[in-house]
Amino acid sequence: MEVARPRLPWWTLLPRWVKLVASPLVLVGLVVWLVVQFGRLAWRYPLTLAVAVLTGWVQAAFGWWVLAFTLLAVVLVLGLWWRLHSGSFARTVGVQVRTELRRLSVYACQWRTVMRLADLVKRDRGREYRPRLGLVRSDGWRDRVRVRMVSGQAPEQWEAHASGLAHAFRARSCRVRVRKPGCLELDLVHRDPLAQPFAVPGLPETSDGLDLRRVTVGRTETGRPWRLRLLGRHLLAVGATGAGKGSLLWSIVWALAPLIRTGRAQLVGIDPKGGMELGQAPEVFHRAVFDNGPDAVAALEAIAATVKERAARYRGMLRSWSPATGDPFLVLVVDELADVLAYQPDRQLRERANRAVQTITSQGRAPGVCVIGLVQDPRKEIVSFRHLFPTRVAMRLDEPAQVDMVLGDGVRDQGAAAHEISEHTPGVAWAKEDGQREPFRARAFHVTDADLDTLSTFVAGRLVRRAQVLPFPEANGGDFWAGGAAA
Ligand SMILES: Nc1ncnc2c1ncn2[C@@H]1O[C@H](COP(=O)(O)OP(=O)(O)OP(=O)(O)O)[C@@H](O)[C@H]1O
Repeated sequence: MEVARPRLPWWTLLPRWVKLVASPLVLVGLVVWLVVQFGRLAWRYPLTLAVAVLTGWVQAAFGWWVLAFTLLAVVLVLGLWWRLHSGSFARTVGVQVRTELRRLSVYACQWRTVMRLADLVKRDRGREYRPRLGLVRSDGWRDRVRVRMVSGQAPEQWEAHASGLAHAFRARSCRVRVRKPGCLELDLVHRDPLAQPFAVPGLPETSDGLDLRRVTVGRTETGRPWRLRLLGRHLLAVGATGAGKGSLLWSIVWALAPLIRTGRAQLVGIDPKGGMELGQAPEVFHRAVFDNGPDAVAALEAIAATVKERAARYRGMLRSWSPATGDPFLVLVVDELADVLAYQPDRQLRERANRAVQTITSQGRAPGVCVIGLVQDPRKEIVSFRHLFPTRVAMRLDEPAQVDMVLGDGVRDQGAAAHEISEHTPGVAWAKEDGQREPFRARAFHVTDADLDTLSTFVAGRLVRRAQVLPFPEANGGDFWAGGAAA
């Protein structure tokens, strides 16, 4: 016969006179609450609210006909704007309309259910604490959703649920970023803005405006230029075969071309694969070695000696290299670093190469020497001094563990899924610079064989034509390979 006793709110038990005295205060509080709620609504849906208020006002003040003509005029003006300046239209009206629509129809509608089903709410003494949905911004290819976490929650919990959240909101992936203590930003990605290759820009005639701290090598997924810092940095790019490491390398060389032509930058290249990569434009190199033998080691030792010589010369006068020193900016490019540092069968050569590369990477930044190392296998046994490369680029990788090896622990949890880069998008990479909190996704320019000829011609000052289109060979009576070998 036991029944639950109804629990009355505490204030109903107060004496009548207290309620009377408190009622004006409660009324003021209620009005303030309503104003705050309205302000929030206006902040989140400014366009919807402005259209609704204006429509109501025009109809009430001037009647239906005026309203119809006004709406027609507005639609016409917007249509004209869209046709004449689609870019500015998309950046202003398009983004705002999409943002408000998606906030209302996707996030506001499903937030409570998704949070509950994804186990991101907390319950305490019968009360439910739910993460708060903040500002939403829809960029077309992704939605950025701000979230205020429940007290006691950690970003790691959200990272663990990222895949579930992506599926719940019908996105391809979800990345979690910490904005400030207690606040996160979810990147719900709907399509890949890097799916199409980017052609290289035109070669600049002069080096005016070329800053070695901001060398443009491609485009990031937000549409901004992908800029690499070469001055005072070394770069390690890791990727499986066919990941597009070559395009990153040539994009860098392309950007440096005006400096190389005038001798203010010098490239030394080592390509242990017999020149398959660097041999495509040998004219751009001051010195190029196409194996990993004694010549390659001698080239490395020569640069290590230059590093020491420059350091001795600058000591006490300069803190670091600048064009005013008159020395060229030196770039050492090693395609397949592992062949030089780990796979060289001669122990003595291997040790000499390791010593030289360590000297260059540890001491070369201030004297104006930059190392660009390309490698397929990022394990410690292969490149034991990965930490000496402040800029690290992870192109398509085979395993998730390799992402941590290249970009550092925990960066994969922030969304840098280099192991998920598609085979159909070579040149796409996740990059991170030391001291930068967030990794970013970008795609290097696609440097074609014809572009490499243009580059060689530009640097050498004479026509170079290496790329040519060959007719597809005919199978000779079914014995295609035999025919090829005989030829
Ligand atoms: N940024 C890019 N955009 C479009 N296509 C690209 C891009 N980079 C490379 N490719 C294409 O992908 C293929 C492989 O590229 P690349 O040879 O540069 O890869 P890699 O990582 O250097 O491979 P490997 O380690 O075997 O030398 C090439 O056919 C190239 O045309």
